Amino acid sequence: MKDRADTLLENFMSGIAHRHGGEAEFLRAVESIAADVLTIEKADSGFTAARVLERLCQADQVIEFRVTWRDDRGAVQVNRGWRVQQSNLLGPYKGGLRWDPSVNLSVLRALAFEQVFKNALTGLPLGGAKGGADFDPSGRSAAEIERFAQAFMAGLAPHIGPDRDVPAGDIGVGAAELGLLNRAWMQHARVWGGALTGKPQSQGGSAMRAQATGYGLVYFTQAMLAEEGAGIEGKRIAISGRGNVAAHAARKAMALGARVISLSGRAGTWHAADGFSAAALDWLLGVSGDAAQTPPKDMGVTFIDGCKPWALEPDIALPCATQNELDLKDARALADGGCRVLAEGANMPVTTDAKAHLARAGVIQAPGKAANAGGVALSGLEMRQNAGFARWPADQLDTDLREIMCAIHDRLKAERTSCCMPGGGIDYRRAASVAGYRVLARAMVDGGVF
Ligand SMILES: NC(=O)C1=CN([C@@H]2O[C@H](COP(=O)(O)OP(=O)(O)OC[C@H]3O[C@@H](n4cnc5c(N)ncnc54)[C@H](O)[C@@H]3O)[C@@H](O)[C@H]2O)C=CC1
Ligand SMILES: O=C(O)CCC(=O)C(=O)O
Repeated sequence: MKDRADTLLENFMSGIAHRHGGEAEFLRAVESIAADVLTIEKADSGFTAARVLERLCQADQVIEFRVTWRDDRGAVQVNRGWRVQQSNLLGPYKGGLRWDPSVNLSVLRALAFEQVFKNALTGLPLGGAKGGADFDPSGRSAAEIERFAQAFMAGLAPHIGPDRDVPAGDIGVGAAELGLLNRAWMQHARVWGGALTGKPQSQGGSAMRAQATGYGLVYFTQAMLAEEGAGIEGKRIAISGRGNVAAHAARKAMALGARVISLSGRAGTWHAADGFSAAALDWLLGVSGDAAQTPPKDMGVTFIDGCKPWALEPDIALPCATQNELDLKDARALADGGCRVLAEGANMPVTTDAKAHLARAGVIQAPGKAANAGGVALSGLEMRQNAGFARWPADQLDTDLREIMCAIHDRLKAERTSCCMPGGGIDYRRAASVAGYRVLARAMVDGGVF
């Protein structure tokens, strides 16, 4: 028999599905948060009357634009660009730009919705957004990337600005692309300044933004381990991906004495049974193309074609590549291999059935909206520096980052009474949704009906 919470969720989701029929990724993202917070909403007559969650599900606005550019052969190329400005309840819209062939409106809506809750957890004045294009930067020349960035910004520039909407990077958009995009924005706006974070320091970018997501992920993982009376030193950590987040998570974990036993890409996994050395990590992060699949013999690294890292029996799993990368089969392998802690560097990397299996197996899991919030938090600190024409040193920013990640952990811990695992530990997934929701709901009620 269905209980009250199930009926509440079913009714709520049928309304959202009516508006967003074909958008499977978005519906999954909403359902996962709605399952955690609808009973909280129902228990508060002010939140119920304000229809908080339903309003948060509806983006403030969605901008869609054509991106037309010329490739190196002189042929005209056409892509689609979007910016989903989900909510500016707590501050200017804030969230990354993704350039990847998998990008579509449903994926961006899902990421923007998550971003609203994540940004609320940082304690900084940040609204939530996400954007991007269905453009594949791999194999494109530097000149093509530059032309694409300028064409993309021609569509986006009228909608962003330091107090309005401040994009940053994500998959396919790194420091180099952010430099091109921010300069292009300055040309459109006819000002010097920053409407994007993660930009080069020559344009007012902040130290530590590149490192922040990966470092923050490891700081959050340390806080989870401390809660269990454990430390990170000597732990075997499997990391997926080998982009910005994965690379900096690996460096920080190694600096703290952990053994990073894997990184991965679309083609397969690099496995270092005794842990990557600094030299092996430098090699892997510096090599490209087919050469990456044949590691030098003295590195202690093997490439496992077509495999993911989750069957390597790690103590800790840090998925840092992309959404839905870790499925039920992977969850079984992790749990059977003795993994105790999983923290999401990527956004929504674990499928619904995999999350449920890990929970049943007693694996403590931190969702991306808490564990990878260090990136957007450092972006918030970049915005503060820009507003005050200031430049803060890296060591100060690193200290601030660590404090913010510990404060997020504390906010989740404060929800422990109602967000508790069967074994007694903190249910970080539910706690993150609930803690973010409370901040957003109070702000919505404060603003009346708008
Ligand atoms: N860059 C940032 O500050 C933040 C990023 N994230 C999330 O972290 C994840 C990674 O982002 P970045 O490192 O910035 O992107 P990136 O573009 O620098 O790296 C992504 C990496 O994942 C690999 N990859 C993609 N699909 C894969 C798959 N199916 N299996 C294995 N590897 C795959 C790519 O080859 C690449 O190495 C994304 O989910 C992103 O939304 C979350 C918070 C902030
Ligand atoms: O720093 C930002 O604004 C982007 C961060 C982001 O896209 C994310 O947290 O997923």
